[in-house]
Amino acid sequence: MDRSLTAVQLKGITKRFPGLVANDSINFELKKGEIHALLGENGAGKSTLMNILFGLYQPDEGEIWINGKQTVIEGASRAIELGIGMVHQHFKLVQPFTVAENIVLGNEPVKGLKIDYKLANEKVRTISERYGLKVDPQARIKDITVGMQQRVEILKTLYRGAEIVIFDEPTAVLTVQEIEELIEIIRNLAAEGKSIIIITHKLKEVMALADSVTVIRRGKVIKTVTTDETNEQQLAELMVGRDVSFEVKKTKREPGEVILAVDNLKMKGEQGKNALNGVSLDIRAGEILGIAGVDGNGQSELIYAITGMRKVEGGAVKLNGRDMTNHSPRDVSVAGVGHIPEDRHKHGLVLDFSVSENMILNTYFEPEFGKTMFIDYKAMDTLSDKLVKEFDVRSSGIHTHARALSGGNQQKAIIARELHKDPDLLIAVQPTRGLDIGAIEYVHKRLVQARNEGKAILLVSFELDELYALSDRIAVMYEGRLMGEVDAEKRDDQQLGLMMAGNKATADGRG
Ligand SMILES: Nc1ncnc2c1ncn2[C@@H]1O[C@H](COP(=O)(O)OP(=O)(O)OP(=O)(O)O)[C@@H](O)[C@H]1O
Repeated sequence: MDRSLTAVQLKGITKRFPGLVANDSINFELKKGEIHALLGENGAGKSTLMNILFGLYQPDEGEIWINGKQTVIEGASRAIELGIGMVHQHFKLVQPFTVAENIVLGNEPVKGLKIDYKLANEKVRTISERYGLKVDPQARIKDITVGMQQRVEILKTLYRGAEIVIFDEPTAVLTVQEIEELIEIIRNLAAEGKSIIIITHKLKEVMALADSVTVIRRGKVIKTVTTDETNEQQLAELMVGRDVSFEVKKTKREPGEVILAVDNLKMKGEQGKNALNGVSLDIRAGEILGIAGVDGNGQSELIYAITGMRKVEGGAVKLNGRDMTNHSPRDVSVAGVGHIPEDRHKHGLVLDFSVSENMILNTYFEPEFGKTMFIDYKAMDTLSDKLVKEFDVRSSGIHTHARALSGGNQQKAIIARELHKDPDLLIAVQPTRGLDIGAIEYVHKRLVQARNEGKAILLVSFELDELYALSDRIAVMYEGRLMGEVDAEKRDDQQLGLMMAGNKATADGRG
């Protein structure tokens, strides 16, 4: 393939939203067959730029050139006609439909007046073999893993003839194994001549996968470099505009009283299987217990049980010695539990409320905000102003709807609110998912600070680096059980991996 050809050229793209310039005269070039990473802090304007390229937003100024021709992309269907495909962060698949049905949706092969499903299955099989994207065309979306669903999204773009494929944070939802497979798939696509843009916050992935990188900061292009001539540290600095430390400073300390005591928790899951099969654990004041495990092994249910979001069939949850089993989420919150949830849209924020209103979602009834029947909006705004500054939540203002914040800034808003509550127990589920490295550094620092101030912290994460950096102890969950613990100070990925695959801790471990 001829890398000197240009697939996409964006010239002077500017996009304004009320109160802010999301893209400020951006120049960007994607060569044919190239893998180009788009890097930038939360809210830097990456998704906005890609939404412009995919026809979802119209730029206020600037030109779009595709394959050497100036073009106006009025909508997604025009983008698809031009050979542009986008794999979104939140998939857009029809759950009860099969893989093949989803892929051909809107473009079904027909025989007479009927859809030719046999041909559809064959076509899907041909494309999936060509790019090493293994899927079962007959399987239903609701029955397959997130990684598989993503493959379906990729196949869908290829089926529609995409030559330019945009990936928006594709690895944020994947397990370690799935990430490796995706990297391979993207490499295959590029080798076949497809041109790829990938938005990601993970510098390791950028270095492993991309040919070049464009760094955006506050809506402006800072620099475009090739991965040969840069490294992770430099990329971090270009992104954030200052030195970033990847190391978390944490000193050993003796934990205090037991804050959370969970005993023999049992909870039914879907399809009659037990999601929790008798989980017991303690967390003391001043310690971080990390939970490792492949997604779907009962981590979510454990959190639902502790926070009262779902009832347990057996066992007990005690907080500071007080029984809180099957209490309501509000009771649990008032009793001193902060929660940074796994799904920020479903459980973390009310997207149609303002940033300010979201800051008091679980404290609006406290005297501070509601001395009378009415909420004291002034007190609410004063607090929000303070938290937004402290946690660097970037938006066009505290009265903006939470929906209009970039993913990372939504996450920072939740973390600000939950830490401000000053809880005895803080539950943090994937607290840095979707955050840029500057923000990760900050959140890690705040979690360790909270631990040092004597809070008990339950951390669920799929990032091994994060678990090792923050936890005092790491417990491994598999099929609704704890397989044992490993010492966070003695990093042993192999031991951890074995336990995550269902093996009990060995004599070295403490299980
Ligand atoms: N529809 C909208 N209305 C108002 N403001 C918006 C809208 N969409 C995005 N913004 C703002 O534009 C800025 C850029 O957002 P964008 O989503 O492009 O950032 P990003 O670089 O993709 O961030 P992240 O890494 O957090 O996903 C943000 O400040 C965001 O709040």
